[in-house]
This record gives sequence, structure tokens and C-alpha cells, in this order.
Amino acid sequence: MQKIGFIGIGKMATAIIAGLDPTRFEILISGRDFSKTQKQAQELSAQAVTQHELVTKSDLIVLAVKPQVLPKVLTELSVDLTSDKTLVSIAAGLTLADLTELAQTAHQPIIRVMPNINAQIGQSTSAIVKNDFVTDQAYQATQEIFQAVGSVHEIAEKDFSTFAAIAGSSPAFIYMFIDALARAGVLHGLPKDKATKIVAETVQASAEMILQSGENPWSLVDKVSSPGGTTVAGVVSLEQNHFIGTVIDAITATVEKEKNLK
Ligand SMILES: NC(=O)C1=CN([C@@H]2O[C@H](COP(=O)(O)OP(=O)(O)OC[C@H]3O[C@@H](n4cnc5c(N)ncnc54)[C@H](OP(=O)(O)O)[C@@H]3O)[C@@H](O)[C@H]2O)C=CC1
Ligand SMILES: O=C(O)[C@@H]1CCC=N1
Repeated sequence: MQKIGFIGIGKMATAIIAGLDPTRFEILISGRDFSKTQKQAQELSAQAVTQHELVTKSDLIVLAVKPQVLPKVLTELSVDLTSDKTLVSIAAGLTLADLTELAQTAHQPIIRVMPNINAQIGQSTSAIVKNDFVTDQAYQATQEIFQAVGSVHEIAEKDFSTFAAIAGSSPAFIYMFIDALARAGVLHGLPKDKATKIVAETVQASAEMILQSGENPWSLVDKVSSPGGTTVAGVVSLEQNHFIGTVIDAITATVEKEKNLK
């Protein structure tokens, strides 16, 4: 059975591990505080180990700490790294070249994955890219891990910052949009929890409509907008308030931040 080690047992690692079949992978975990990690290990059907033990025993080492912490963690663990271990980083802002430099081994197999928080319900939309030293077996195992918590898209590394913005961070923006619609519902007299459920269902179905129909989103906007009707009044108001430009600016700010996170 392949051994997968996770370093940093926070929101993302917890969500990913919870989605994995324990009969398929042996899971080792290492956090910052060992007693906390031991409790998490019980909940996640994993083994709590030291960082040294994790690196020496694991086939795949998933780096799931914050990007600001990752350089220190990777520098520390590099003393135990051998070329049969594959590093898998889910950190924003650190490229394969950055990770190679930190690992201090020229031929280290390294994979970058950008998942999102919807991994918690098995519905992440993740991107993956690898360097030239990754074996087919390690690449397939990594794809399997992230397919267990959603879909996986192979993309060029140059597009990672963009993907991180439109799929990694965008759940936050979508939650904001849902909350704004629900809050407007409250303004007009609906209870917040009911309004939030109504909006979330509508957003879910609208996304499904785009995926299932294959129609262009703008042609769907036109389908909803009756001449002289209610919807077009809202569509015009959104555009008068720069809805599209505002969203694009937010994505551009996110892309720029990802590129300059180090
Ligand atoms: N959150 C998201 O939506 C997404 C996050 N990511 C990426 O995933 C990574 C993890 O993010 P997320 O799960 O949100 O962050 P969290 O803060 O929830 O998890 C990070 C974990 O790392 C632990 N940690 C800190 N220092 C060390 C150390 N030296 N050794 C071992 N563990 C340590 C922290 O412990 P403690 O809390 O005790 O300090 C914490 O449990 C980041 O690199 C982020 O860029 C990618 C896509 C989406
Ligand atoms: O905010 C962040 O840095 C991470 C990366 C993608 C989503 N959250």
C-alpha cells in the first residue's frame, strides 16, 4: 500500500485526508503540535508521526502548510529527502522551481496541486502540474488522491496563478455573492437562513445549467431577461455599478498576489 504523508494538518489536509479510502492508502500526518496531531490522527484514521519519521517512511509527502511557513519546513525536511520520494505542494505562490531550490536536490520529483476548500465535501476543482522527475506511479497516485475529493485538471504551470484565482480563491468570492444575494433577501423581508438556502440552491442549479446545457452564460442571461421585464432592470443596474469590471479587478488582484506571495 502506498504511504502518503501530510505535513500541516489544517483545513485543506483534513478535508483531503477525510476523502481518502483508508484501505487504498496508508496515511501519516505531522503537524506543529504533536498532541494535537495525535487527536487528529484518531479522527482521520491516520498515524501521527514526527516530521523526520514522515519523510523517511512516506512515498508521497504532501506539503499542506501555509506558503509563508513552507520554506522553513521544506528546508528542515530536505536533509531526509531521497529521490524516491515525491513532494506534493498545495501551497499558493511557490513554483516548481522555488520548491526545487528549497528541497536542495536537483532531481527531486515534485508535483504542484491547487485544490479548493470544496474538497471538504468531495467537490474540489483542482489543478495539477509535475516536474520531469516524477514517475508515472507517483503522478497517478497523486491524481487519485485529488480525484477522491473532486475533479483534477492538468494545466501548464504558467497558468497556475490564474487557476489559483478562478478556482482556488473563487469559492470565497462565490460565498460573498451568495451572502450578498441572501442579505438583499433579508432587506426585503426573508429570514437569513431561508434566504441563504434559496440562493445557494439557485447558484448550484445555475452552475449545473451552464455545465449541462453547454450554453454560453450570456445567452442564458438573455433567456431570463424578458423584454421590459424585471431581470433586465437588475442586469442593467449591476452593469451600471461595474459588476463585470469589479469581478475582473478582484481576480487580477488575486493573480498578482499569488505571483508575489514570496
Ligand atoms: N484554504 C484554502 O481554501 C486553500 C488553501 N490552499 C493552500 O493550502 C495550504 C494550507 O492551507 P490551509 O489548510 O488553509 O491552512 P491551515 O492554516 O488551516 O493549515 C496549515 C496547518 O499547518 C500547520 N503548521 C504550521 N507550521 C507547521 C510546521 N512547522 N509543521 C507542521 N505543521 C505546521 C498549522 O498548525 P497550527 O494551526 O497549529 O499553526 C495548520 O494546522 C496553504 O499553502 C494554502 O496556500 C490551497 C487551496 C485552497
Ligand atoms: O488564500 C490563499 O492564499 C489560499 C490559496 C487559494 C485559496 N486560498
